[in-house]
Amino acid sequence: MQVKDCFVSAPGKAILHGEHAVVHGKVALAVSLNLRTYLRLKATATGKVCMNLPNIDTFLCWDLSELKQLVPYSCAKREELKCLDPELLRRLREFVGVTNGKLDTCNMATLAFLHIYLSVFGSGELPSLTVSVWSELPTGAGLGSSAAYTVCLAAALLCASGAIPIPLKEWDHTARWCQEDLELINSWAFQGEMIIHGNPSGVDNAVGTWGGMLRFLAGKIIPLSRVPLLRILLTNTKVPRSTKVLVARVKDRINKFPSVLPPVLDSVDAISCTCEKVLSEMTSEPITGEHYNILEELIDINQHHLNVMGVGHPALDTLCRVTLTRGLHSKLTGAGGGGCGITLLRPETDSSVVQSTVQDLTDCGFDCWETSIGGPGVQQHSRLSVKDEVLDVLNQY
Ligand SMILES: Nc1ncnc2c1ncn2[C@@H]1O[C@H](COP(=O)(O)OP(=O)(O)OP(=O)(O)O)[C@@H](O)[C@H]1O
Ligand SMILES: C[C@@](O)(CCO)CC(=O)[O-]
Ligand SMILES: [Mg+2]
Repeated sequence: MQVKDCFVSAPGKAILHGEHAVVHGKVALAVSLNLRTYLRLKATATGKVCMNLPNIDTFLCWDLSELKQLVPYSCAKREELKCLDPELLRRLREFVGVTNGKLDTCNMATLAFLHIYLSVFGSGELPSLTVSVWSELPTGAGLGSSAAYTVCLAAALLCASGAIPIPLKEWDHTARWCQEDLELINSWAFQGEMIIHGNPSGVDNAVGTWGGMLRFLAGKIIPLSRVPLLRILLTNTKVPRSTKVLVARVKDRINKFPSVLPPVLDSVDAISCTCEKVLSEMTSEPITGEHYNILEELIDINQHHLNVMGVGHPALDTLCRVTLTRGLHSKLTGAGGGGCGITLLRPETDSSVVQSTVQDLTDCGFDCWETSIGGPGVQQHSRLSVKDEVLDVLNQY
């Protein structure tokens, strides 16, 4: 079976409010970043499936004959994608050599890839292909790198299998899919996230799929079209952490203190709703300092709540303290435990203040950059529309 080559990309995300609480049915507000993960799928005639993941130093190839043995029964049809295939997952864990149920960076990425590949193609002939992925996002740092990865995998493999059409026309640089196809991409990406996160809420893959700013509640996704332009500073403390471990830690704490933690989650829910209201007011009336004062206080309160949930880290405390000395407010974003934080910049924040803050944070050993938000969701690219530096990496494979 010969598939068509394609390039796809999906954005990372920042959660403004609601991380962790969203796993327990509370509201989250999340926004896409203009930092993306790119995937190139190339048809080959080698009789192999190859996966090149230079961000995590993983380069693997399998013979189609080996892979075929993992799917002796017919699986996956378009409408049967609601949950992971536990039998396939068990075989895959054995195949990949996962011991004690412990998944490292490479195993998680491999399992997510093989699960989607074999589910999508398992009922027919397996195609020989090479998938290469390169991301502008730091891996495992709270900016939704896992979701951007699984959204790209889902889009490219569904396209290659013919389950969704190739949206790019000859004259296009980039193209997106229709709503129904995006929903299918999102549901497959969610399964990949289940492999990587254990118990994901689905907010990260929703942002990777649709882009923009979203309100997310119990699987329901509402795009927020009326939002002000926000200036955000992203800081990577570079402290490694795993979303899976942190999500499990919060669950344990809720189980241990069933009357103490739920009110904290309710308060985070109220913070997300209040933030959403303020953001909406900022688009319908003149923006005042008071709007920003409220946004800043909500950030401070939520950061305390996240510490209470057990997902803080001394490096994140340092981030908050250092930015506050410049009058700027920060919180962790994503799963916490290290990784990244966001700092809200006011429209009047002078570039010299931003520069000094960046310098202070760099002196702490952190990476720091001002970013624009609201990048498009998953899209297909013509070769011409992929940045040279990304092409240079992906063309090596
Ligand atoms: N560019 C990439 N190439 C290959 N695998 C990746 C890539 N980016 C992420 N992954 C996979 O996702 C895992 C990191 O996911 P994790 O959920 O812990 O962090 P995150 O998604 O960056 O943060 P958060 O979930 O808090 O937003 C990596 O260990 C790897 O398995
Ligand atoms: C920590 C968490 O809330 C966000 C990770 O970006 C996990 C999830 O929603 O799946
Ligand atoms: Mg993740």
